[in-house]
Amino acid sequence: MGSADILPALYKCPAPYFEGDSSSTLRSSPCLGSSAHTNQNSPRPPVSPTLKALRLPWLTEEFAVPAMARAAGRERRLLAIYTGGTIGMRSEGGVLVPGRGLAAVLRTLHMFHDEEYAQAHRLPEDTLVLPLAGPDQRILYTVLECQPLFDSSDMTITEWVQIAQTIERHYTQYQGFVVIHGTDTMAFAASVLSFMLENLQKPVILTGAQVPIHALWNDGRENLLGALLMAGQYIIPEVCLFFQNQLFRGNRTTKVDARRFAAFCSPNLPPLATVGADVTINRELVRKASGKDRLVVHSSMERDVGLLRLYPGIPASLVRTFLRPPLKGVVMETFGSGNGPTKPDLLLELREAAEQGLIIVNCTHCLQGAVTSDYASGMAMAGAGIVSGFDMTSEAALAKLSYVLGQPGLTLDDRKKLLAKNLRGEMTLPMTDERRSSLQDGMLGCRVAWLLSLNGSQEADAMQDVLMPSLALAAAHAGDLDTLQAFVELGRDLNLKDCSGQTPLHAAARRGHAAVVAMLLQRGVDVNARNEDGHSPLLLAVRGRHQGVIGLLRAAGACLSPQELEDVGTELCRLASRADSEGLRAWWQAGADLGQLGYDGHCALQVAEAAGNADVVALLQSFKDRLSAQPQAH
Ligand SMILES: NC(=O)C[C@H](N)C(=O)O
Repeated sequence: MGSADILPALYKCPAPYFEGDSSSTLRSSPCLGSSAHTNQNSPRPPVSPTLKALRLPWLTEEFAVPAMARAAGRERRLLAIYTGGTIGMRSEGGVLVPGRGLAAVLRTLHMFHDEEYAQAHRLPEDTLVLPLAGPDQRILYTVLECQPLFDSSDMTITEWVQIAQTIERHYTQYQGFVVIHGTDTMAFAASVLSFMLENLQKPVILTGAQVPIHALWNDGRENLLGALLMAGQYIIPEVCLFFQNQLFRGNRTTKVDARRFAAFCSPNLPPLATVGADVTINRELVRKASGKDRLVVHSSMERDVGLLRLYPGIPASLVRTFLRPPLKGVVMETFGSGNGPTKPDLLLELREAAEQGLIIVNCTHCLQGAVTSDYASGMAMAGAGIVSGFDMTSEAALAKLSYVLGQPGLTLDDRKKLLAKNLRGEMTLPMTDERRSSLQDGMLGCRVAWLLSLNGSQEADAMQDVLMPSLALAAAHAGDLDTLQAFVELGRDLNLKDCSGQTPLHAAARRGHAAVVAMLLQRGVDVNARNEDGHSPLLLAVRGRHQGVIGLLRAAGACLSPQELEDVGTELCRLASRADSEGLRAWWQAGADLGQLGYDGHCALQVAEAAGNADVVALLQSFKDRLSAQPQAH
């Protein structure tokens, strides 16, 4: 049983969600400022009247986008588009309904707004500002509240097109966008937006909550704050989804839990970033912005697309009915690695539909894995003119289908080719024989050998200096022991660093390549090297829960720095609340003090006890006992 099941008292939100009927007060207050925060002596600039003309029919007048805030210092400006969802809901007649006035609620929460700064810098009244997030950086944001607000179950392509167009309209004014959305269809929304927004150079991060932000114990605050911080502090040119401390590529996500705070997962791609005591960015996964192309918004999305889940014995007649016009494309959820019944009547229906121009995309209904051509049942379906969706989620496949079918002037063949391409990082294409053999021949090793063979000229030396660190890191990241060995044989120092201060040891530790870590340590690399974020290989191994690697690093004298241990108490409490024994064990193994207190003065053991996580309590207790029995051992 997980933490959400056994923590009703903590996780349930007390009713009513709002104190009093705040919605009506907020609605009548276009400037959002509550009297407590309004400084009568120093009136703040009003919302720019000229900008009210920019709003969509779907957006309320009082939340129309303001003029750019006028303030000193280094500032990042974000637009938060609030579409509804549980995060702002309130209880009405015993059920949750979308709630207005989210900006006004945020204004009252110190973590979301620094009124002193806003007044001192005379920010417009509809501009909120986060407390100082880093040295000398402020994140200013404006909440654009949609009208009406939706439970996301009612969201459709029409609303998502409006969101994309709103982003386009304000694209140059803001450095990033946060879309506050209900969780039920958030994975669909993120997928659709990823295809609609081409050449994105700025982050667009969707977030929401399982419990309203007004509740005492909720996930809305952490999620929204995380999304704002990620969008404000990092250049991530993708449509992402931020939930429970993880930043995912939006079109890789799916909602997997109706109640737990960890509601989303990205089954076939690791998170782009994970937020704990520090932020770990998986840089190699983040897509690169093209740099010169302008944002293109594809608003013409095909609505006549569908999703059909096969099940054992599904009648051919039912499939025929489903595939009838006006349907133009269907995502078919098949068994295992893309298999389906091979009944001739069923295959005939699929073949006929495909011949008549219906596009069928084959996606597995399994959470993880991809469609392959391993089975006869799979091949039979492919023979019926079906396009493989490889490891795409059904949400991404449906969105892609809608996008591809919405593109004007393409032939059926063009559309199928487009579907087979990886357009927005939504799928992992299988290795072609060509790619596979070049990798098997040690592509990386060949490059290194070639590079090292260039010698003599100044130019060659300069090129080696620039490329060597990246190649060594790539080899360590891939666990390519042979290539690293080649470096050693040629007398190269493996203590080199790339432009972000990463060493090969960082790369190998992060990926859990114990053999590479052992080899690097034998070569005497710096076990406590820090990258530019101040992170050591040990911290990266802890985050990845690579116990073998942690053991090797510790044996070689690695230890976590005070900076790395700064917020460890909070991180440990979080792990304890999620019953994450592996995570706790990794910190213990790395030498962290598991008795450290979290931000609210509790330690992990207390959190586990409150949560009733017996296994975690026993684990933490055993660590405590071991520590008191052998104080020197740890
Ligand atoms: N947690 C949520 O946001 C669920 C809600 N029904 C929605 O999707 O709007």
